[in-house]
Amino acid sequence: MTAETGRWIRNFVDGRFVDPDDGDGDGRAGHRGFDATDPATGLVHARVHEADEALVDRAVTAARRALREGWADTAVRERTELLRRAADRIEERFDEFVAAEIADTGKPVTQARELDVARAVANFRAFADVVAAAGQESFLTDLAGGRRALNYAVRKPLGVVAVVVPWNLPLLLLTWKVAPALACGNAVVVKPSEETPGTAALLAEVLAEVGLPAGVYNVVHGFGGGSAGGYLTAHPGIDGVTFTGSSATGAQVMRTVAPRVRPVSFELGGKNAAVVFDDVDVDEAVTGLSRSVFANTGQVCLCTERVYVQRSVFDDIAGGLVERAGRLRLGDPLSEETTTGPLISHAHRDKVLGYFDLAEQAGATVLTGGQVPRLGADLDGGSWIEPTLWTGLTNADRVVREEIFGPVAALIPFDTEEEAIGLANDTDYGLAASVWTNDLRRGHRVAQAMNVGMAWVNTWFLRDLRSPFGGVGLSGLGREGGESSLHFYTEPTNVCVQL
Ligand SMILES: NC(=O)c1ccc[n+]([C@@H]2O[C@H](COP(=O)([O-])OP(=O)(O)OC[C@H]3O[C@@H](n4cnc5c(N)ncnc54)[C@H](O)[C@@H]3O)[C@@H](O)[C@H]2O)c1
Ligand SMILES: O=C/C=C/C=C(\O)C(=O)O
Repeated sequence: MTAETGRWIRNFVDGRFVDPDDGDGDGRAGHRGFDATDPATGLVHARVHEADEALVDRAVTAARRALREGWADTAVRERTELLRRAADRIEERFDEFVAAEIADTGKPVTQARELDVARAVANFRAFADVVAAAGQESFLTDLAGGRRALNYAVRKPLGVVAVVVPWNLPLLLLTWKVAPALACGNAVVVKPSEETPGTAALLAEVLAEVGLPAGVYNVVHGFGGGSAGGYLTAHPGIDGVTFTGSSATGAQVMRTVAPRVRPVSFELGGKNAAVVFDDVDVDEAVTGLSRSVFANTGQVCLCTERVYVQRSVFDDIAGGLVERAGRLRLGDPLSEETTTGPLISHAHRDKVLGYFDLAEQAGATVLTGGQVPRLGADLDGGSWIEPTLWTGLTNADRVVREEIFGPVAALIPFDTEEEAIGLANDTDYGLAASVWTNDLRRGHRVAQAMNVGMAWVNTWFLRDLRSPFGGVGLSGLGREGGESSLHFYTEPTNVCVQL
C-alpha cells in the first residue's frame, strides 16, 4: 500500500542535503531510492535517497577534510557549548523529532516524547558535561638516584568515525554515539537503519543550525552489505566503527574492518533474563517486569524475554503479567491512550510469528497473546502483534535461547538461588539482567553473579549516562557511556619527560 507522498528523505554530505535528482552533485541523475514505511499502517510516508559508493566516499572525504580544517583542534569549551546548543535546538524542534520518529516506527507518541527524543537531549547534555569535566591521566615517576620523570597522556580524536545504528530507538541510539564522538573532536558519517531514516536527517538540520562546521556530521542512507552500510564500514578512510545492531551483523562488520585493524564498539543482541524471588512485593515486581518485557513492543535490546520465578510465587507473577498484558493498548500512535505500537516491519513480524510457531511445537502454553490483532481498517496494514507470554518451555528451547525482539517472554520456575543463577547465565548473550527481591544482600549478590554488562535490582532500564553500557559474549564488545565513551572516541598519546 502506498500513500501519495513526494517527500524525499535525503543524504546529508559536506554540510548540505544532496538532491536525489542530481545524485551527489556530479550531474548523474536518477540515484536509487527506497520507501520509508509507517509500521502502524503499512503506508509509505516518504522516499529515501539511497547513497551509492561514490556518495559514501564523498561523505568520508568531507569528514576527513573537516577534521583537517580545524574541527579536531577545536577547543573543548567550543565543542561542549555546541553540544549544549544542539540539545536546546532539539528541544525547540521537539515535536518535529517526535513526529519523524513516529512516522518511521509507529511507536506511541507518549514513548517517542518521554524516551526517544527526551534522551537525545539528555545525551547531548550528558556528554558535554563528561568532556568538560574530563582530566588527562598523568604520573610522576620516581627513578633511581632520586630522579623523576613525568608521564602524561593527551587524548586526541579517533578521527573519522562510522556510526551505524538500528531501528528500534533510532534517535536515542544515534545521539548516544554522535554526542560523545563530536564532543571528543571526531567527524562522523552516520548510516541510520533503512527502516528509520527520518530523525538522523532532521538532526543534520539541527547541527547545521547550531554551527557545526560542514563535513563534521554526514548522513548516508541505505542498507547493509552491498549498500551504504557495507561501503561505509569498508571505506579505508574510516578510523573506527561504532555499531549497534544484531550480533550477526556485528560479526560481519568486525570481518570488514579486521584487515585494517580499526577499533570497533559493538552494542549487539541480547536474550535478557529476569530473576524473581519469592520475597518480592508481587504488584511492584509485576509492574517493573511487564515494563521490561513489553516496552517499545519488546524492541529494546535490554528487554526481558526470559522470566525465572521462584516456584512459590510463580502463579502470582504469571497472573500479574497476564493482567498487565491485558491492559496494554495497541493502536493509533498519535493517541495519548496508546501504550504499545507495532513491530518495525512485516518482515520482522514474520520472524516473531516464526517463534510463536516454534513455541507451539515445543509444547508451550500460551498464557496470553499469540496472534495478530485486528485493529480496524486504518491499522490492519501495519505490523501489529499481540503481547505474548508462554509457560511450559525450558532453556533447551530455541524460543528461550534465541533473541526474538518482540513483546514476548517465557516464564520458567526455579527453586534455589543457585539454580536461578545457572538458568539466567545459560546463554551465549550477556547484555542485561534484572533481579527482583526485597533481600538486598541477595539482590547485590545475584546481580553481581549475572554474566552481563548491566544488571538492575528491583528496577529496569534506569540509566545514569555516566555508567558503562554494553554487553559480553554475543551482546557486544566494549562499553559506551561516561568515561567509557571518551576512551573509545579518543586515542591517547602518552608523553614521558625526564625531569
Ligand atoms: N546492545 C544494544 O545496545 C542494542 C541496541 C539496539 C538494538 N540492538 C540489536 O539490534 C538488532 C535489531 O536492529 P537491526 O535489525 O537494525 O539490526 P541489524 O544488525 O540488522 O542492522 C543494524 C544496522 O546495521 C546495518 N547493517 C546491516 N548489515 C550491515 C553490514 N553488512 N555492514 C554494515 N552495516 C550493516 C543496517 O542497515 C542497520 O543500519 C537486535 O539484535 C537488537 O538486539 C542492540
Ligand atoms: O535497544 C537498546 C537500548 C539501548 C539503550 C542505550 O544505549 C542507553 O540507554 O544508553
